[in-house]
Amino acid sequence: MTSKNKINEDLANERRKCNFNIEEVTYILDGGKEKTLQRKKIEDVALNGGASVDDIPEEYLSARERYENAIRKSCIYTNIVKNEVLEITGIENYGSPVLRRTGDAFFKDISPFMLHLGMFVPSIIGQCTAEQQATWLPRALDMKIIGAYAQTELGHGTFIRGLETTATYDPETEEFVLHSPTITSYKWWAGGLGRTANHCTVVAQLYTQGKCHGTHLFIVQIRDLETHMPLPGVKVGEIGPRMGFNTADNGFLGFNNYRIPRMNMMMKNAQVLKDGTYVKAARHGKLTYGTMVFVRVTLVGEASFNLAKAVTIAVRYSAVRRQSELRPGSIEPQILDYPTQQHKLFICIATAHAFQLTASWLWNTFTAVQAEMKKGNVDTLPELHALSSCLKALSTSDATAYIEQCRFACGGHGYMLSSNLPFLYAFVVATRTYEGDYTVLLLQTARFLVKAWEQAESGKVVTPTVAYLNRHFTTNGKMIWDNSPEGIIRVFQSVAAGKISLCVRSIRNRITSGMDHEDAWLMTTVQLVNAAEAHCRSVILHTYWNEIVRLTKHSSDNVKTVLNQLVMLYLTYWALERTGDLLRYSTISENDIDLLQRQYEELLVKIRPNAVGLVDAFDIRDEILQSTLGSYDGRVYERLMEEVQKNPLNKEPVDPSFHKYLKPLMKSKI
Ligand SMILES: CCCCCCCCCC/C=C\CCCC(=O)SCCNC(=O)CCNC(=O)[C@H](O)C(C)(C)COP(=O)(O)OP(=O)(O)OC[C@H]1O[C@@H](n2cnc3c(N)ncnc32)[C@H](O)[C@@H]1OP(=O)(O)O
Ligand SMILES: Cc1cc2nc3c(=O)[nH]c(=O)nc-3n(C[C@H](O)[C@H](O)[C@H](O)COP(=O)(O)OP(=O)(O)OC[C@H]3O[C@@H](n4cnc5c(N)ncnc54)[C@H](O)[C@@H]3O)c2cc1C
Repeated sequence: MTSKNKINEDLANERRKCNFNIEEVTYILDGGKEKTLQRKKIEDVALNGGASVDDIPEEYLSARERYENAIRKSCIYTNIVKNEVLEITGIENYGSPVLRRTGDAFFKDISPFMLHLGMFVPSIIGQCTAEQQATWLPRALDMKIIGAYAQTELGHGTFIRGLETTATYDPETEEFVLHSPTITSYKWWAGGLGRTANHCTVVAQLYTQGKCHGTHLFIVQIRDLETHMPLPGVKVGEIGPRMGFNTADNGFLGFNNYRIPRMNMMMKNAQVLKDGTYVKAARHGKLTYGTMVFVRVTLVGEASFNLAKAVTIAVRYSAVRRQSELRPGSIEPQILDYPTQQHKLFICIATAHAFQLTASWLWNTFTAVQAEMKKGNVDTLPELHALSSCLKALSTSDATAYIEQCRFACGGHGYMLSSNLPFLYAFVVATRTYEGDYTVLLLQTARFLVKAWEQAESGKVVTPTVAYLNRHFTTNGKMIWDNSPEGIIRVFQSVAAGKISLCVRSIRNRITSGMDHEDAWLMTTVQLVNAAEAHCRSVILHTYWNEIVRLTKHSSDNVKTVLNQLVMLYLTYWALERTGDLLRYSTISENDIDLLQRQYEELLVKIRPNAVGLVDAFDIRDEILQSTLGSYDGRVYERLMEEVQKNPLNKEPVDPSFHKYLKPLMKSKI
């Protein structure tokens, strides 16, 4: 073995200690052996050309060079996908998470094509009629047209009904006239819009026959396909440097009485006829928000995957890194041996599992609701909206916090861009805001919870994810504390029920004392966010536990044991995090809390020998991890030194600025 492919001895030892079958766990996380094999096949085809490697790491490039480099790599990757990967996987895999994640090997930051596949294509699939899809979808999938999703404006993001861009129907020419009447009506933020896209989905207020019918979606060509020049009446550009997403050319867009054909309105859920008659969406008023629901569902998996990357980096690094002395003169321990380090990291492994299994479950719920809606039944949509809203909010918020924790766990080296942890953080922290801000989405879930509470109060049976509310009305007093997984979950459900109940009481009391409903709701929103968070926690705990029980039924004993330890760690961790709530809503005692703490610390000890095996089971290739600290071979120090050689500042022994500025300064007199 050369030193280049030699595995770090500490990491090799960790792998020898691992007592479970790593592949078995990978299969569970991927959703089955076939899925793992297909993922590996895709990665082999897409990555074995080594096209991802930049001669100069992208962080050293100027804004222009970075963008051009991102486009170059996006085209390379798209060609590989079109010509090689889809040959073996089929076109239905075009937008699959596996391909999205494999693409991470090409970009430390973001592909400017991300929103084309992530939202433009889904908006065509979800919002267009079959006839419209036949016109647009093949061209979009073949990258003959490249799109963005332009909804947010300078003045409004959260409040979609407040958007100001107008689309006024002109029956004379059978066209819509798009217009940006104010500075705040300019579209702002859309990924890929600034420099890359030649088309976009535009969300605008629809006017026809003198009446406004609210926001609708339109497909709009914004640039010439030959010259890429913005079309007359279109003003478009890039919004400027951001915390992350700097290769995603997030853009602005304004229209000056810009005309598009009538059939460019996405007409699956509402139509404007040739004479200007508006035909209302028959089934549900919010179906035009469907693309957002789809992306919120996919973001739970994204949160899991990015957290899995971060914790893979941090655990491998913590096995390689030695620091301090436990006793005078003793060998420096691996930092992974410190219980405090285990406390930082093992919860991240467990959370990545919890979110991955919850994401799959949510995806199945989403497809079931879609199937019902195809049959004309929209009854399950409110529950899906409530679920996808809170799960998106919590998974992105927790993943953000834990990725930062992984960075802290890597000390100073975690602050290096080459560790990839700062990029991961900058990417994931944005997911807490985009596709619906954290607070705003939890308040959406709260609306659903208050209604469900009122239904349960009146004796009606409520939908499955809030079924615990029915129990709330049949049991008296605090929930009996019980340290089994099912017992902890029941207590968390009682916490949620108790908090929702307090919200309802607050709202009612405020109304009784003279407030109108809106003000009473507004004054209760701090509690409502808290109640929605508690509900969502109970959903995640419940789903994670149920899925582990179901998926490990036929697993080997050691896999069963280690996955059980992780899920128990997760349940215990959250019980300890929420002791205040548990004391308020259950019979838990001081003694029970002491026991929980001991149980938690024992779990850290049990999981410790399998920690590296557990992150290996995420099976994330080095090309995708892109980290000096987290590679499979653990050559941390060598890689950090190799990276230094790529630093353009080190190309010449003396920087020109020395002669230009430093030397004159040194020579000048005070
Ligand atoms: C290739 C693979 C791809 C994988 C890619 C993954 C990664 C993708 C990376 C993408 C990168 C960047 C993407 C960023 C994109 C964006 O950010 S696009 C912009 C997104 N914007 C938002 O999310 C805005 C958030 N705001 C809203 O959703 C709404 O305005 C809000 C719900 C807050 C309020 O809407 P209103 O119209 O004002 O509604 P209300 O009056 O509050 O509610 C009325 C009732 O309607 C119900 N409702 C609301 N929304 C929905 C919905 N979507 N579905 C079903 N029902 C909905 C609401 O609960 C109310 O019901 P009630 O009256 O209580 O019964
Ligand atoms: C990296 C990135 C990429 C993006 N990509 C796209 C894209 O491709 N296409 C697109 O259309 N948009 C995109 N966006 C925009 C994004 O969807 C919005 O920024 C997001 O929905 C939040 O809206 P806002 O910016 O208007 O925040 P605001 O609504 O102004 O929120 C500001 C604060 O006010 C609070 N707040 C707002 N309303 C309420 C309320 N009713 N109750 C309580 N609190 C409230 C929020 O909680 C938040 O703390 C992107 C954003 C980012 C950061």
